Amino acid sequence: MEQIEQRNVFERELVFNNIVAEVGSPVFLHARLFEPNDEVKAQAKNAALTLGATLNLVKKFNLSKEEAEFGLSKVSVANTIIADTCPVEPVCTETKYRSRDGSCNNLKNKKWGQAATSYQRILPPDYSDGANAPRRSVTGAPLPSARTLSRNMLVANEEVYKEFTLLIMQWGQFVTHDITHTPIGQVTINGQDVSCCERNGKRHAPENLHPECLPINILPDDPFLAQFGRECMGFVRSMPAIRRECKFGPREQINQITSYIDASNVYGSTKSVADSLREAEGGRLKVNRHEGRDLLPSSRTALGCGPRQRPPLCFLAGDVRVNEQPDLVVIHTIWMRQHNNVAGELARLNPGWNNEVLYQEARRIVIAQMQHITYNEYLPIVLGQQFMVSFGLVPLSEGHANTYLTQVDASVNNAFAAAAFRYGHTLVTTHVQGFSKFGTLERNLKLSQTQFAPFFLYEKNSLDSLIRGLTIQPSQKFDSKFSDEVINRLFAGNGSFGLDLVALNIQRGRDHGLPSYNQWRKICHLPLAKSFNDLTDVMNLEDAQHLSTMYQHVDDIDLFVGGLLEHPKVGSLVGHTFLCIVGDQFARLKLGDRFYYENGGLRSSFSEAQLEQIRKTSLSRILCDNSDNVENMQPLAFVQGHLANRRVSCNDVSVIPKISLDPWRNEPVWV
Ligand code: HEM
Ligand SMILES: [Ca+2]
Repeated sequence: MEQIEQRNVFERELVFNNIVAEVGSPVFLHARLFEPNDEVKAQAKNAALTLGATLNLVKKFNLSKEEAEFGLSKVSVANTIIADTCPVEPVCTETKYRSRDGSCNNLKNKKWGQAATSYQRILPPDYSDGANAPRRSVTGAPLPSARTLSRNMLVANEEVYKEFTLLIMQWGQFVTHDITHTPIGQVTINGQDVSCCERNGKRHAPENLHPECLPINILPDDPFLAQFGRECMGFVRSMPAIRRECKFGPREQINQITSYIDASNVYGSTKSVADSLREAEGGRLKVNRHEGRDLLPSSRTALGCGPRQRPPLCFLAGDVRVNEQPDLVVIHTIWMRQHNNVAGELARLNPGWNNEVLYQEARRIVIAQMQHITYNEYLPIVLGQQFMVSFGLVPLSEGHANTYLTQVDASVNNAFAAAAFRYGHTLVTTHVQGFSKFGTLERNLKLSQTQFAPFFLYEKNSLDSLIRGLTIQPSQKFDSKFSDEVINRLFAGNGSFGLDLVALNIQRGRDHGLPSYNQWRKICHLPLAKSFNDLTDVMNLEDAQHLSTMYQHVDDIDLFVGGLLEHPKVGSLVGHTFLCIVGDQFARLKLGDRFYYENGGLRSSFSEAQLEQIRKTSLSRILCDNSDNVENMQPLAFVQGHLANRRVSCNDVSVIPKISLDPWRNEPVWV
């Protein structure tokens, strides 16, 4: 309590001296993307209290790192004077539809996968003090700066896939925004953004550094940022979470959206967001009808777009990150339209259904379609067919699957969110491209200039142009090369420099206490490397040697760095360790989801006839049907349109099948 009061006094001083993030700066935009919602803000205070108590115990009893990590996590907060900070269990009733916040999916462990709960962990966290402080070298020295690693190991360059379209990147980001969203800390007294560096890029004096800061050092030889006099890159820690079962122990982080693949990015993870996106009739989602086209509702207050009072305005969707870049807005728009099309068709088939039933039934179908695309089209490319088969992830071609396992916790793993699934950042391209219906390049926009500025989507033909871009433009390869736009200019807008996404990823791993790369090798059944040379089983000798010049010890390597340097496994996009972590997560998201679309034998299951229709879903059909007027598309949208995957007319339902909702006529309804 006393510590919290001290922090409040300190924060008042910071605010008084205007030591908060500058509005419109890259750090400000970053903070908009990872802003906590109200429920999380309330919880974070309690989490900070428990973490503070843990740190006090560590200090008072002089606990070792291991004692702090393993001993304290056996002690429950519920038996102490701060017991009332523990969250209450949700009350579950059996329904045909998923809850809004993911609770009650697992009927024994009602909070598994629920929004605003902590991530789960495969490996226990590794904090240098056992509970809160970022990892250090095993020699005791600080780890190398995340920016130095980024600029030395992972170079700015572009190499693209011959076979895959940019959609493979875009689907990854869209899925991310369905399953993980980690809020970062704020100035608790007034919700302003924490500033971790001075506005001129210098480091804060220690007395001005907010406790939630882990600023990234920029060295004087930095090949890009040094010319602007930057010594410091802003980095605010992820908010602490209330630990599972409300125990004392090391810092955990919060997932503020539902872990399940349940289109929470379309519908929202809280009742208030969901309600704000709904129309009062027809089961429909709200649209902004603009010159005859349905666009996402616009907002005067959409996060990151500033307090714009006049059009053009940014967009609203189930996930607040929607305006992060225009191709993401495109995918959100497509799925909002898909929901409304399904709701319209259901209303025609079942004229007696009310608003709520139409909405829930359309939502149920849309979620199934998104799951089908993810498991049928996306994951076979990312994980590879072999992994899909050996882990039972391939969708069946007929009948129900009975794969649900009550003991599988589908909650997102910390290492998946903070490192492994960020693999997608290497697929990001420098330009957002648009193509005309004749296949000629008509838009070529630098990514940083379009972030939080998707306004050209109000122009006629722009949506179609970007859809063609996503299915024509090649994706960058999974490798250690990143676009300059994300490494030097993230959220720069029209300014000359921005943040470094790779450095943020590395620092985030440390913030979350992720154990080092070598520990992940071990849990993923690679031999524990004793020297840097041992790493050559999965990476180039050159990269292994390079690592040895950057890190003092082979046990120091950050998971994000090691994982990115691995050769991709044959037949998949990513290397051994990321495949292990990402594959495990998608296995959980299937096996641990009671509402997974192929599950049979449950009152909430689809009928076989309905499943047969859902299995006809393809991303190309979804794009064709919900574009303004895209005429042609290849049947496999993640794959370039050549040879066996030639573009055909969107009207050609023999090549790009259309689903029929006839099996939903007279569908029994219960809520
Ligand atoms: C233009 C494209 C993208 C941009 C600008 C972008 C930007 C960002 C930023 C700024 C963060 C937070 C970094 C931090 O402070 O820790 C982040 C997190 C993340 N990104 Fe991306 N990203 C993009 C695409 C992708 C793709 C394609 C994937 C996956 C295939 C992906 C997966 C993730 C994941 C898993 C996180 C952690 C999310 C969380 O837990 O909150 N991102 N991204
Ligand atoms: Ca979700």
